Formats: sequence, C-alpha cells, structure tokens
Amino acid sequence: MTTTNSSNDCINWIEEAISKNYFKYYEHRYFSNVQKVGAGGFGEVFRANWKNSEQYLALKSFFNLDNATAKEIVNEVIIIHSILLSLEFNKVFLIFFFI
Ligand SMILES: Nc1ncnc2c1ncn2[C@@H]1O[C@H](COP(=O)(O)OP(=O)(O)OP(=O)(O)O)[C@@H](O)[C@H]1O
Repeated sequence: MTTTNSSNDCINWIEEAISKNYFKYYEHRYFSNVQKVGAGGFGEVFRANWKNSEQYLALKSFFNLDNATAKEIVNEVIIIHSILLSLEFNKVFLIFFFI
C-alpha cells in the first residue's frame, strides 16, 4: 500500500500485519515513566521509557479504533516507515497502543 485507500482496506492492512507478525505486541508493564506530552484529534501521545533504559519512546493512544482511526494509523505507519527508510534505518519500530 503506497497511498491511502478505503477504511476497509486499512483495517485489512492492519489485521494482515498483525497476523503476519509485522506488528508486535508488548505489554504496557514494560514501559515506565509514562507521561502525557500531547493530544490530537485521534488520541493522546505519551513519552515513556522502554523497561529501565534511558531511551524515550513515543506511545500513541487512540480514543476509538474505528475506520477513521485505522486510516490514520496506516497513513502514519507509511509516512514514518518511508522517512526511516530514507535515513537508512534497517529496522523500524513503531508503537501504538489502544485504550
Ligand atoms: N514523537 C513525538 N514526540 C514528541 N511529541 C509528540 C510526538 N508525536 C506527537 N507529539 C505531540 O503530541 C501532539 C499530538 O500528536 P498527534 O500525532 O496525536 O496529533 P496531531 O498530528 O498533532 O493532530 P491530528 O491527529 O489531530 O492531526 C503533537 O502536537 C505533539 O505535541
């Protein structure tokens, strides 16, 4: 998928990514020092440490996992993935969690 398709396509895309293990699931308990840093139309953004490391990660939560949100997630994954690839990162780590 290179451009945004319909909402159904987005939900299928997410479900396929999960079933093929492209998306990994991490328990909330592995994150520490979770602090809210912002909010947008679809949810809230937090910064957190992974386990006990010094490295900050951005965690996004979504108000609802509906069609519009699925489309937003897919767009964001595609944009961040292409930016990181252009910077020659070999692996891409994105974290979303749902409340
Ligand atoms: N990786 C990040 N690091 C630090 N702060 C962030 C990060 N991502 C988002 N934020 C903060 O959280 C806010 C909300 O981000 P989010 O991506 O949810 O919404 P948005 O893109 O700003 O707005 P909308 O989703 O309504 O178009 C941002 O305005 C920013 O202040």
